[in-house]
Amino acid sequence: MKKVVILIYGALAYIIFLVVFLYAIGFVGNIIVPKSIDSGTETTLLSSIFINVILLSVFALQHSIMARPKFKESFNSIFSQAMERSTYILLSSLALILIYWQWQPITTIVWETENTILSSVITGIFFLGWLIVLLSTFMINHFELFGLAQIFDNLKNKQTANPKFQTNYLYKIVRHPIMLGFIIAFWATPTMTVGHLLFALVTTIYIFIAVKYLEEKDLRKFIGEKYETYQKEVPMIIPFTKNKQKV
Ligand SMILES: C[S@@+](CC[C@H](N)C(=O)[O-])C[C@H]1O[C@@H](n2cnc3c(N)ncnc32)[C@H](O)[C@@H]1O
Repeated sequence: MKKVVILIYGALAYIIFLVVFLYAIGFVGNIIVPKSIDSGTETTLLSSIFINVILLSVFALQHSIMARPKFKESFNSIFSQAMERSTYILLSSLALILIYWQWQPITTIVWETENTILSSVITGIFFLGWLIVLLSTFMINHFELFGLAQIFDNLKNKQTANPKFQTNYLYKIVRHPIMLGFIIAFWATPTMTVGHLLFALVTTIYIFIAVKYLEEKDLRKFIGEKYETYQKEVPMIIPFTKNKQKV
């Protein structure tokens, strides 16, 4: 019975996450969704910046704290380990919903292209960024990353194996293609407003800090020398910034 409840919990968390993830494309790209990064009533500049930075910090804190091995250990000592990743994506989704809901638009334009071809190319790059994110999750293990493998293995009384250390496909070009995809999607816009720029800047700074000082620290600890070699040979986020050698 408990395993079925965990299965339903994980499946629901995954569905919510998928919807929230799709909404993110509309939110950042100002397409289809009712509330996007540049829509809504504008208030004063300072209070908008303050609220938006707080919203992004809530997401960053939730993400960073819950991804730490120590937090996972504590979680697993209280709840079923099979629920850990589902809980992570569920709370990430809630933090994102809070951003969508409370985001304060600042619509002063920083850059804008009136050339329709250039605008289409930039929009194409925006979608390419999201595609890179999605494809990269499959290159690690999409189903483990989003908790589905854990809830199904739990049903079969099996322990889910950690994803294999991936150095192929996009992971041959950069060590963090998912983050590269997000950065591309956040910056590639034909019309950049001050609000969108704030979003892109804060998230990019957060990504670099989280990857360098948190995620890679854990990866070096768990994978060891192989990860250190990988770090020497493959650039972190910006492609082609290292001399290419075989890993
Ligand atoms: C949301 S994913 C982001 C992965 C990576 N930072 C990226 O941008 O593509 C985070 C999980 O991926 C795992 N991970 C990071 N690099 C990996 C690799 N090269 N192979 C397998 N797992 C990896 C981390 O241990 C972490 O559990």
